Amino acid sequence: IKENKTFYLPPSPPTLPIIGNLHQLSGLPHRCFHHLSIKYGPVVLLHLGFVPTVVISSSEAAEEVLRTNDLGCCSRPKTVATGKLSYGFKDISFAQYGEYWREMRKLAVVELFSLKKVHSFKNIREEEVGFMVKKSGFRTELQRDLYLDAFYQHVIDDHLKPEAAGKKAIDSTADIVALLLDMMEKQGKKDYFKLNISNIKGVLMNIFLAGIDTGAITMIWAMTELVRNPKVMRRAQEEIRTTLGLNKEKITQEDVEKVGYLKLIIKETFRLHPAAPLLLPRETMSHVKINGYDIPPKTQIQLNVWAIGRDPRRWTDPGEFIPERFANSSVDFRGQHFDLLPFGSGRRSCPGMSMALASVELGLLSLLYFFDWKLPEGMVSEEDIDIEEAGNLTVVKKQPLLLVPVRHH
Ligand code: HEM
Repeated sequence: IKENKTFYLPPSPPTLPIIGNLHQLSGLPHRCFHHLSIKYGPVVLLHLGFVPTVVISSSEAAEEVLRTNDLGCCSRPKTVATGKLSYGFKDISFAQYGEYWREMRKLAVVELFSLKKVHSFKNIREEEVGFMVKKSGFRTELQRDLYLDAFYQHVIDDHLKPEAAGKKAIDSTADIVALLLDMMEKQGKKDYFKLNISNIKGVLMNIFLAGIDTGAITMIWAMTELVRNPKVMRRAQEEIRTTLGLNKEKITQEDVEKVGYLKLIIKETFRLHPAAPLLLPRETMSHVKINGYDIPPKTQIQLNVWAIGRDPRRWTDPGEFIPERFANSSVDFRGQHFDLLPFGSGRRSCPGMSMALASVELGLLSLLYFFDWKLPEGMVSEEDIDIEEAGNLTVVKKQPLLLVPVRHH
């Protein structure tokens, strides 16, 4: 009891029974969390339904989570989203099916509450849950997962065909599936970690979910900001074309290293538009202290790197797209500077960072080197290109970016 009295929890907005703080959250989660942090501070305790969640919104508090308490904060909550990311659904049996529904129900409840349509758990029927979670033409998430499972199997089968098997002797044309199959075949009986087909599907799913989308999102935001800021676009294209000449047929990694301004543009894009504005949710494994507050085990942690990237204490004109701000700055995005964390930091940071960076750099550089970009017909001003956001885990440009490429040379 004595200990409880000295337990110092983070500030918390008033809660309602059962739903906790869910009624205060409408709109995009990172923006709601940002508003709450302005009122309640950089470490806020919320109750999302029954889930205690701490929202972090300053670089100092982020450093305490990701560096000082890296181990204590490195678990991931067991949710449908993280389960899928780790290929957790691979062996859903009938016995587990009930559990799966319950998980989905929780997810749907959160969605329903945030839409303010339902005010009691009892009102939700299975069919409605199925309806709420469908977003992609599949009736239920399970249906979609089964489809994806078949898809990955198909990719693997393709690689196992005799005509593809010759590629197994790893040459430069072998792709990641061939590499993984090769690893599986070569492993010894005594190897500690045994790779199996399910693991390979898991890796493919990770790349699919975590990798493809995030890179594309980053490139779209970069192009959006470049078109909205013609001076930046002009400087970038001039530097690129002067440095590389006009005779290239293909952009290579060496070219990327020659054009410094492109790197600044990408940093500035990561600052204003991190693809995952709240990273992926963490869960505390032990009792930790953040900014002097006590955070108990099994608390979800949401790190608002979007808000940190726009913190006026740290950035001048935080809402403006100014790549030059990084010209004489040591601030980098690889997890050592807690003002800029598009890939997180510490032991749970993004393992795909190098691949992500290579694809974003090569993609953007190709777009800027080979083409000029015009507004579509009917659009008169760059300002007509809006920056409205949409999404939950990853945040995309709400309206598709429409531009007309004009071949430069
Ligand atoms: C611009 C592109 C990308 C961005 C912005 C990005 C960002 C992130 C972020 C913020 C996290 C969570 C980190 C944390 O909780 O601290 C993450 C995790 C992860 N990313 Fe990426 N990512 C990108 C590309 C990729 C690529 C290309 C791959 C795979 C090839 C990948 C694989 C993963 C995986 C597997 C995790 C989960 C790690 C874990 O839970 O331990 N990501 N990423």
